[in-house]
Amino acid sequence: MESITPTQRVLVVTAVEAEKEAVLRGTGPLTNVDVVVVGVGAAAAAANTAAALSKADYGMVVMTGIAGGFAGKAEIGSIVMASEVIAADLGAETPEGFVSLDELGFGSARVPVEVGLASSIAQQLQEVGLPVVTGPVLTVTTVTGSAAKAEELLRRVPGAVAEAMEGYGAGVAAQMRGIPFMEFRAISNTIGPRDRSAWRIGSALTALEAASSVFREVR
Ligand SMILES: O=C(O)c1cccc(C(=O)CC[C@H]2O[C@@H](n3cnc4c(=O)[nH]cnc43)[C@H](O)[C@@H]2O)c1
Repeated sequence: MESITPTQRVLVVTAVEAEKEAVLRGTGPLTNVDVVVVGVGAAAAAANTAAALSKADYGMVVMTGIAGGFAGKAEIGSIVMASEVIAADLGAETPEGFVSLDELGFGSARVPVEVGLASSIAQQLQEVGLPVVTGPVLTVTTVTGSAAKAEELLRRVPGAVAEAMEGYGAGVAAQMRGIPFMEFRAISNTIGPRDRSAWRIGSALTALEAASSVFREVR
């Protein structure tokens, strides 16, 4: 099984304090894991993850928190494990449609994840009874609020399972230091027509807490 060596510290980043608290309830006290709030949005996540990485010698960065799940792919209360993290709105609109940063030739809107460790952790979560879906997790600047936009995102990234707002930023900060990265999220809402009253943040934070117990196994 993939693992992190005992000398490696793990940096876990969340967007907001409530997510950090859920993670800490799940992990219990650990000496080799730091959980840091990096803010909402990819820019804050990138800057604050980079700052945290400058303070200690980390062997892994894990982005986590809540997310929107694509209908029929990731249900509320389930866990999504990123197979890849993609900044889905980083590019240019053209009369012919969206052109990604990669296609424009200005770098990459995709951050690879530590696939072996991600699949090993997904398997552990399934073994303790948590519903886990693995696939591309999108990073967006704007929370999707219509069925049309959700469909458009799925056309850009077929197979995407969820969207959130920070993964790409944290991932780029890790990548720039050559540190392995992964993202997992607990689903709080279904992506589509905006209905804030349908968000189940409490259920997602409970799932996030349960999933975070996996860090007890991180050695
Ligand atoms: O309701 C709003 O207007 C609103 C606008 C921006 C942010 C929020 C949040 O509650 C923070 C979202 C927070 O959680 C992640 N998240 C959860 N669900 C989604 C989603 O469907 N699409 C994008 N991000 C989502 C995100 O990573 C933020 O950190 C509310």
